[in-house]
Amino acid sequence: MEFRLEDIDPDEIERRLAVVEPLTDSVRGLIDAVIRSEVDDAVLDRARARIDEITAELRVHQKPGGYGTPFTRDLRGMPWGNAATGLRNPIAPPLRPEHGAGVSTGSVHLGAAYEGPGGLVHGGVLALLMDQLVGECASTIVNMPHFTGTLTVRYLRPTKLGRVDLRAEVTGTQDRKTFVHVEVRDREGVTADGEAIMIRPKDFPGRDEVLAAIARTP
Ligand SMILES: CCCCC/C=C\C/C=C\C/C=C\C/C=C\CCCC(=O)SCCNC(=O)CCNC(=O)[C@H](O)C(C)(C)COP(=O)(O)OP(=O)(O)OC[C@H]1O[C@@H](n2cnc3c(N)ncnc32)[C@H](O)[C@@H]1OP(=O)(O)O
Repeated sequence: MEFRLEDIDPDEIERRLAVVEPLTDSVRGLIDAVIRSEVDDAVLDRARARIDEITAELRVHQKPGGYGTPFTRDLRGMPWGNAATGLRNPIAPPLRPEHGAGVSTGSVHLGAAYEGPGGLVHGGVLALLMDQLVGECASTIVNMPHFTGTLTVRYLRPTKLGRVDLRAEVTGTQDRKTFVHVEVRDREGVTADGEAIMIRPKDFPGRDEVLAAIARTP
């Protein structure tokens, strides 16, 4: 994990999101349409050609590697490429976690793009969402990013596609370790739970630079 300062104010964040969130939503719609479409092959071929054209247009100017997690001076993180929460990532459902005192929650709608067994959510997708939520839960209580050391998941019964709710709760801390319990529910109740050992790494590349830049803020 690397810290990078992106010196923008809340208005600029909102301006950027107002452009990219609708784009990301449109691509989510496209993904769903590609999976479920029953149109003729000729229509699919035409769609591919048009999509390739748009992709080429977007690739004219790109970041190298991933999107990363830039931070503003007030330590607002912008992990917009994140696989679970990324506001620019059409693969992310997206999960939008909310944080209370040692408790984090989030709800998502999981459609055809997240299917494992027919009509059911892929177990790896549930693990992804749990991993993200336990990560944010541990990180927000001490206001310092934590990595997942161990995440043990129990799949108790199949999870139906549709609305899924998650809840994570810190159960203890010990030095750099934070222990988190997490539960997943579909519309019929709890379908999976997990225990995570989250670890605050000793060091983060770039952290000192970000904190120094923040300290210089007038
Ligand atoms: C500028 C300031 C900004 C502030 C920002 C504030 C808030 C941010 C808020 C939220 C957003 C931030 C982050 C959350 C977002 C997303 C979460 C996604 C979650 C993930 O997707 S994250 C990717 C998957 N994750 C990895 O990629 C980890 C790879 N791995 C490593 O990076 C190392 O492996 C590490 C760091 C885990 C440990 O390294 P280390 O060197 O620190 O460990 P060390 O040996 O010192 O052990 C210390 C104690 O942890 C125990 N221990 C060690 N390893 C363990 C393990 N695996 N399981 C259980 N316990 C373990 C030892 O047994 C010992 O315990 P004891 O002290 O009791 O003996």
